[in-house]
Amino acid sequence: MSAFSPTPTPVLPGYECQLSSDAVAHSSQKLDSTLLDFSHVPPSRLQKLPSTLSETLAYRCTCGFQIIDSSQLPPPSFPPKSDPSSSTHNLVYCMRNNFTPVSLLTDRFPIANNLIQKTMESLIIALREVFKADKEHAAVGNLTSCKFVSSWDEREIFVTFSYSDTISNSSEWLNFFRPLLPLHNITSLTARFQKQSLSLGREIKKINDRIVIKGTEIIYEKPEDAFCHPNRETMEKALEWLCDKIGSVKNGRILEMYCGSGAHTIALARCVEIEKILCVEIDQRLVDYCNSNIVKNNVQDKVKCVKGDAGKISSRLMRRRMKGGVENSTSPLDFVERFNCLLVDPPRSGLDGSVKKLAMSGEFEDMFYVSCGRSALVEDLKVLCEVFEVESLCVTDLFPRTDSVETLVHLKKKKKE
Ligand SMILES: C[S@@+](CC[C@H](N)C(=O)[O-])C[C@H]1O[C@@H](n2cnc3c(N)ncnc32)[C@H](O)[C@@H]1O
Repeated sequence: MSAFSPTPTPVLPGYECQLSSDAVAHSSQKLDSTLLDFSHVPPSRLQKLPSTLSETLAYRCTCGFQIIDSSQLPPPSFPPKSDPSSSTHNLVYCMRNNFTPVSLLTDRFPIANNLIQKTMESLIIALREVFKADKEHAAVGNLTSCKFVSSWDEREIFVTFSYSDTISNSSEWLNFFRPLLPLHNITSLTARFQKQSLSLGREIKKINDRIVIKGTEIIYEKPEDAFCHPNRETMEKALEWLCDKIGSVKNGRILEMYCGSGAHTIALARCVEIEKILCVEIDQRLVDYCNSNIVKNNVQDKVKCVKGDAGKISSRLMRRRMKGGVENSTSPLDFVERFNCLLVDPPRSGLDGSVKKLAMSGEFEDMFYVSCGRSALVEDLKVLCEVFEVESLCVTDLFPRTDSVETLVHLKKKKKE
């Protein structure tokens, strides 16, 4: 246990639903409120998957905190007056709330997954000890914040500490942290300062991960510092929903836009009977990881990933279709002659205009839209529903205890009157 005794009620700065509130009701209510945006859809086509109580805790795979000397914090948040063991100077985890750092009042952020919680606690205890002895020690002098990223399966954890100034005594930093890696099972530990870094553990910041979807184990490699789904349970729910629905598409020839490192792509190729997937991603690093995941999961006969801007690729595809195809083409765009299904998981801002035009070109009988951007989805659907109708729509709790929702939509091309 920590030598420092926190108060019994941790705070969740910036979260709408605190630990003392009814998180299950909060989850259900926010999903109901999201469904109000789709009141034009027949209720039988709407579904909500609210979080259970356990799903509202210990779910986040990525977390960042400031690390602050408690004596620098504005009263009365810290140190708790009722806690006789707390000294004036103590390193504590904080998060910003309206630009003000707020102590978590705990060494284990209850929303972070269990591996992150355990690592947070071990490291802050070690840091406090050295801070007590020497505030200028390389490990704690100028230390401002830290970031934890864990794999979904909670077997690997990457920790990054940020410092506001150069670490001049790098051997002191390395000697302090080196024994902590094997002791606490930390995969990789990095210090960042002034555009430089020091690192221990795995050199390539690649997370090895796996999830089980419908009894099939899928393995993933992903970069530690790029977008990846932060909530394993919501991710699994979304993947199972997608696999069920896309499984109902006959001879699925799927064009997937915004594929990242292939979180959806690989699960679909492994778990669903489909013919082909061509997936598109703008970030070369994610394309490389996606290609590696395609090979690792042995789905290279069905899946190809290309680097490109979803909007530009959509325009190119439409031009090709107008020309009637390109003879003897080796372009990945001609990987399948015609697609019948479009899958998109765009950034919060929604779909590029050209992607919408392509979606509405008539090529796709089915379209699947994964959205974390509530208002962009509503706007995009207004346009898409000129050609499609909502076959089913499911809302899931992306970040329990916050207002974030992930919406999954299956659109079907309207039948000609
Ligand atoms: C919400 S993430 C979805 C990633 C992936 N489906 C997953 O679940 O891991 C959106 C992805 O779109 C990519 N992206 C953003 N703008 C893009 C564009 N114009 N063209 C293609 N990809 C883009 C981002 O790099 C990111 O990987």
